[in-house]
Amino acid sequence: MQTKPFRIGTRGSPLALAQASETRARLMVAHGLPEEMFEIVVLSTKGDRITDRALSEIGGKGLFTEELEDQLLSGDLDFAVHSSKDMPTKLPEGLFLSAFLPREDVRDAVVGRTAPTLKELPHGATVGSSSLRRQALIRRIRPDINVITFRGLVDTRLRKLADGEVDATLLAFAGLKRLGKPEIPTELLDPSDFPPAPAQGAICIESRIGDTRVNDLLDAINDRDTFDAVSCERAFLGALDGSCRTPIAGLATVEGDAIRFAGMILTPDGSRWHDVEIEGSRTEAAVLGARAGGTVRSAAGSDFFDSWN
Ligand SMILES: NCc1[nH]cc(CCC(=O)O)c1CC(=O)O
Repeated sequence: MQTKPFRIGTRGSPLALAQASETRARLMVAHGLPEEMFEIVVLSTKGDRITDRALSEIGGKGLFTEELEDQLLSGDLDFAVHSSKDMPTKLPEGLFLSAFLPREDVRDAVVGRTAPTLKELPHGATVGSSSLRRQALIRRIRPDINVITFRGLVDTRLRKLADGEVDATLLAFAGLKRLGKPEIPTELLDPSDFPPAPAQGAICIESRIGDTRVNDLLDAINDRDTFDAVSCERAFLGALDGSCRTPIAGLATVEGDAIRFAGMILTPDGSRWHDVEIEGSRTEAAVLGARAGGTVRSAAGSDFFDSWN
């Protein structure tokens, strides 16, 4: 019987801490263990330290995970809790995504100051978002809107909004709910015309391949539906090799034994896009996602990607 606490790695942002606490709470219930059996270890990552530039400019994915992964590999941590959306499609050798918690609401939320909805914002309004996908999707619907890069913690963004720097901002509804702010959105965007990022709203746990003591512990809180849906979405992203400069959206939903996936790639100005819908058995979740990626890639042609890379 193990008596040393499990060491849970996380970033220190309020959202990351909420996600680590939720994971610990689920493990305590699933295994009837006391809180002292889980030590939450907070690490600062490059992504946390560099806040004045868009992530795609400073190297994109991996910026929020590197420090945590180094400590997983060295054995200083037993597992790490992440927003799946922030995870690179390729993980360091020896690590894997061992479990997913039940997914939160996948939708993007508008927080509007001068109007509640994207459609009602004044002509030429300014919207803050540093996500290439949100920027492109906003421009697709409202080419007149001026989208500006807007990074930082949720509270920082909401303060900038209140200060009048922008007319509106977009955030993941999942994050707002986890931070105890479900009342903040003025509009929730329908995934059929404003599709979320692959893996949005899903918390994942990363651990060492072959560490059966830890992986058996985590298996008890794994949500199969979320696991399959996010595997499909990440395979779509992987097939497009997410050069971080391409706006990519994708959402899979599981119904019984079936999985349905809808994905989209766009030009950053939102003037052109390609979408795909695919359905199949959930046992093939990753294969379907990769196939959907191949479909939009060939439909778009290489000049679609070359036009801004
Ligand atoms: N890149 C930041 C990030 N990573 C995960 C979330 C939200 C929570 C989630 O999607 O699980 C956010 C903030 C946002 O997009 O508003």
